[in-house]
Amino acid sequence: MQETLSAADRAKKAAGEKVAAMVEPGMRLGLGTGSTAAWAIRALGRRVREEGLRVVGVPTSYAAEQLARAEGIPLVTLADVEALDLAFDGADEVSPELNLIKGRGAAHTREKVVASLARRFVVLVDESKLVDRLGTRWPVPIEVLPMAAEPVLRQLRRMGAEPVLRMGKCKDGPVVTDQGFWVIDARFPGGIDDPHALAVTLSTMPGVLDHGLFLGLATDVLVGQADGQVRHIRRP
Ligand SMILES: O=C[C@H](O)[C@H](O)[C@H](O)COP(=O)(O)O
Repeated sequence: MQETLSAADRAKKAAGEKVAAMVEPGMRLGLGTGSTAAWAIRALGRRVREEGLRVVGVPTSYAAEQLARAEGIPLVTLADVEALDLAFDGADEVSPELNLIKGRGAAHTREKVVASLARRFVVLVDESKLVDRLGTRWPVPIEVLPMAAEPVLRQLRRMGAEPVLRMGKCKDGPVVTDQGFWVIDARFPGGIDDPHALAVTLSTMPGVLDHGLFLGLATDVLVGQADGQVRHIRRP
């Protein structure tokens, strides 16, 4: 049956299929979260089932775990593997330096742990995610201990940010992460001047588990296009 996909989904699918084709036998993989990474997990699952490709994957969220399991991809934990050959994941913004904002699906904390252990971290996006300056389109997600939410919100406001506690779409009250934490989305009007300084400030706020700034982690960015082409940007 012919798939009818939107232009955005065709672009995401192209990037996902491209990274699945880059996977080699025996690789230990990080499996990302979100709608773009899901295309890669599905394409990888096809290779596992149809070609007998032998790989293992570490999922970055409950959702990625469920999808990978359904696709027949063998899963391991970080107790089983010391390092990963390749991790793939989506992103909300990608800067020209290949720095990222991630976490629209509230999975950024586990995603960062997995990406940091990978020899190659391949980011899958469509053109709409490329920005000149981080923070121009999306806020920075900050995963926070519930009892620390108010002090962190106040500190962010003092820094000139516009933070909001992320609320559930299908639930009254705050979004709860896979770790049982909450998420604050901090918008920085005009974008982020110094992402490295901001990352240090956010990481040292008491009660913050982790934030969605991924700096210096991406080695490759695959930019999918609606016509099925994929532009490959490598970290210099
Ligand atoms: O927490 C969610 C992740 O960081 C996603 O990888 C990111 O939000 C991109 O998601 P999508 O591919 O659905 O745009």
